[in-house]
Amino acid sequence: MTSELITGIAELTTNAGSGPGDVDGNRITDAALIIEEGRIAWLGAAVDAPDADARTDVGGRAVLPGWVDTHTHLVFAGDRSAEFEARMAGGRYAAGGIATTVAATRAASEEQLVTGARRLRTEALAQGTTFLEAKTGYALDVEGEARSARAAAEVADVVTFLGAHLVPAGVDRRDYLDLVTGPMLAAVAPFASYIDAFCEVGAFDVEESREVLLAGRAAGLGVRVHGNQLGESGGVRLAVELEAASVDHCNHFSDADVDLLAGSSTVATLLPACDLSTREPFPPARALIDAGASIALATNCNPGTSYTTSMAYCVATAVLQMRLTIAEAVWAATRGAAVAVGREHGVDAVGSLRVGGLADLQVLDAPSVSHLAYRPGVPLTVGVRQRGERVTIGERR
Ligand SMILES: N=CN[C@@H](CCC(=O)O)C(=O)O
Ligand SMILES: [Zn+2]
Repeated sequence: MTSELITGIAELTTNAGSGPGDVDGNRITDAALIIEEGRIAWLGAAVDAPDADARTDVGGRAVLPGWVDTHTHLVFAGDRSAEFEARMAGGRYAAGGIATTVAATRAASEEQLVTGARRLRTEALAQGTTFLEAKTGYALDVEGEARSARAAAEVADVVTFLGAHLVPAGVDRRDYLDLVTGPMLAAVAPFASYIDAFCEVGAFDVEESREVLLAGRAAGLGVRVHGNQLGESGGVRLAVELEAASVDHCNHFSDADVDLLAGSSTVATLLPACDLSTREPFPPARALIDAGASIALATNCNPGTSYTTSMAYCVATAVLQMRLTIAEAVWAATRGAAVAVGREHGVDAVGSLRVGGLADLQVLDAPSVSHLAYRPGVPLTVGVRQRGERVTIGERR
């Protein structure tokens, strides 16, 4: 058993405290930590550090938990840059664009889907994302969704079944709902932990979404919802009613929706990169936090609305545009996100650094996490450890 002492940590963000405002519980300055067998064996003030078999000096940099990205659609084929270009010239995003990706995904082999998803997973990992969720939802037939779920399970830590993404062209709505809640669910469930539905005009209404989500729950899956992205779709209310783990997007909100979420166990997962790419209004993040709701930040990496794997970009945008504090944004992208996938506590908890916990962490080429928003767009993550294993060289560039 080899132990490694990491020294030279100017600021260690553990996010092991009681909330983003718990500075003393979340942060140690002039810190050190010891990794052993993929886990944190010790952490604390550098002056108190015990000896270890090996030593790595990160040279006065900040260390924080790896990002926890709880909303991606990594399994797809094709490109939607023309649609993006048209949108930037004044068009509006609509759910129907999904059909373009469905056609390309159906035409791809499973190997091609795995290769594409792995490329994005690798890209995300190199930028500090040590835990990632991925959804199906771009095949929309039984064999294709099962293929997508297998591909997602190859590259992601958690898989979500999103058969209810769009009713495919030429298929009767009722027939499709029967397929999603019957044979498609049966084929995908062995690879998935969650079910999701796109509850939106142009996709599925509240009744249809409820039917799909309840079928998933009966099959043993947790519930997630794409809600209130393009209008007040009722997705937030449905998510709270079903005690969903998370309702994602949340761009169009009433005050009642804020109160509902604040009084629930459902996490509001905000997707700032998607909001910029679709030019939807940002969610009322401050109002949600001030009302006591739990929030998470995620990339929503997909070819239609948010083609980025950068959690750092989401954190910077959440601070600069959505008025989160640095501590709130970093928390929402790590420990807050862990809540949204049921991984906040326990031996395999993610999103925080604690003795005995997983050594999933990143090193910034900066003395503090405030640089994530202070120096937006700069690739600050120079070192990543996943389960203690070195992903990139982070020490002294
Ligand atoms: N909104 C629904 N699904 C994806 C986008 C799908 C697409 O346009 O390809 C999203 O989360 O934004
Ligand atoms: Zn999505």
